[in-house]
Amino acid sequence: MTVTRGLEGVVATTSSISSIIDDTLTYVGYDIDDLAENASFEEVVYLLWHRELPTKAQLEELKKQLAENADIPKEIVEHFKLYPIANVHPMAALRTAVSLLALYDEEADDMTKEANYRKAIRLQAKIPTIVAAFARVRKGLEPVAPRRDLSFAANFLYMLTGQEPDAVAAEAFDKALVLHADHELNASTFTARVCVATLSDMYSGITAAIGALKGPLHGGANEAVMKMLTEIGTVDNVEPYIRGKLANKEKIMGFGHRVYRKGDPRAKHLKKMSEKLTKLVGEPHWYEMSTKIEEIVTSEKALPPNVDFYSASVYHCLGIDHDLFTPIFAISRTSGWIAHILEQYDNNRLIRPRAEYTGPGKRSYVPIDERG
Ligand SMILES: CC(=O)SCCNC(=O)CCNC(=O)[C@H](O)C(C)(C)COP(=O)(O)OP(=O)(O)OC[C@H]1O[C@@H](n2cnc3c(N)ncnc32)[C@H](O)[C@@H]1OP(=O)(O)O
Ligand SMILES: O=C([O-])CC(=O)C(=O)O
Repeated sequence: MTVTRGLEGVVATTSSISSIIDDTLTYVGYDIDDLAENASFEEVVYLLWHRELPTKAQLEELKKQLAENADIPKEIVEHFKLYPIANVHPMAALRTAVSLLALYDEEADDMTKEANYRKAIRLQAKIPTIVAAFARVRKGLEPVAPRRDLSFAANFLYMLTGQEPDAVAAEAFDKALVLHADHELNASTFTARVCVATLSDMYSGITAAIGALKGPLHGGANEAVMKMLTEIGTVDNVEPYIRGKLANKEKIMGFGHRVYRKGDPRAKHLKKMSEKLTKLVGEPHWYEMSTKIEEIVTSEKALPPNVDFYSASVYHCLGIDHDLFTPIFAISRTSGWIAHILEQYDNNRLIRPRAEYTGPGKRSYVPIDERG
């Protein structure tokens, strides 16, 4: 048996959703640079689910469906109040809430194409409402009901704060959502596909994916980056802090990637946004610290920043709590997870690799009284 640790380089499926070739990322053939500059998140959701950009009418219909399905059962909010919410990570709460959501969907186990599409809409629409409600309930605030007249991005910021965001914030957040929407067979998407390839339901697939995204080697890195920036504190402290970590063979969060070699094409967009927003909110040191870290890590380790590095300071400037950074990633990536789940259902085969056994050789059972 040949073991490929971490399945590096293993091609496990075909997919017509997104591709990474020579460090270029495309969604259904459209370069991420093009989409980041021009497309709204709702257009990207349509693109990922239908493999074509929407017409005006198709886009309006999708927006309407998302807006109409954004309310969540009151039991989800009541559930937040049953546990010590102040000590619970929002990704753990989101994972549980999405699982709970399935219990309020009569179509949860209906595997028809039509029901799966309706569930896709419900999940994409309700996940932001869950995240925003959790963020408010833990501060002793009432959830803010979703607004149907706002864009997907603006509505999330509105539900979080109770204030309609200004155009700069709404546009920046929308662009961040576009940049995080899909990424070929990353760990959480693979998890979703493994789960639903048993012909389990969409809620199970998304719940599993949220669990995989939570880890700091994947989506959890954006929160870890902000923790690092906060610990470093000043531009002068970057050099000793980063060199110390590298000398101890510790990883620098937000750097490196399993697939990209020259660099993550999403990072430059977030870097530009970080430069602009940190200046705008009068906290340019986050950007200055980040670029200094980038200089050192690229020169010492030849590791470029990934999508999680500059997104941290971007979200911080939008006034978002640091432990909500990964749930925000989940809000966007739900669109990609759903596209992959639907693609898996359309051409399914159980995903079941092998393991090379390395335990003891064959042994005989020893009765408990005779064991030393
Ligand atoms: C949305 C996303 O998921 S993007 C990724 C988010 N994750 C992070 O930012 C966490 C930090 N980065 C990492 O841990 C890794 O680069 C990963 C998990 C992204 C990719 O991991 P892999 O492809 O398995 O690479 P692996 O962890 O084996 O690293 C290869 C070598 O580069 C080093 N390396 C990789 N990333 C880093 C890093 N961020 N800082 C320092 N060294 C690193 C490793 O220590 C290892 O060195 P060695 O060969 O001397 O032992
Ligand atoms: O593709 C990966 O391994 C991780 C990543 O960048 C993503 O999920 O956006």
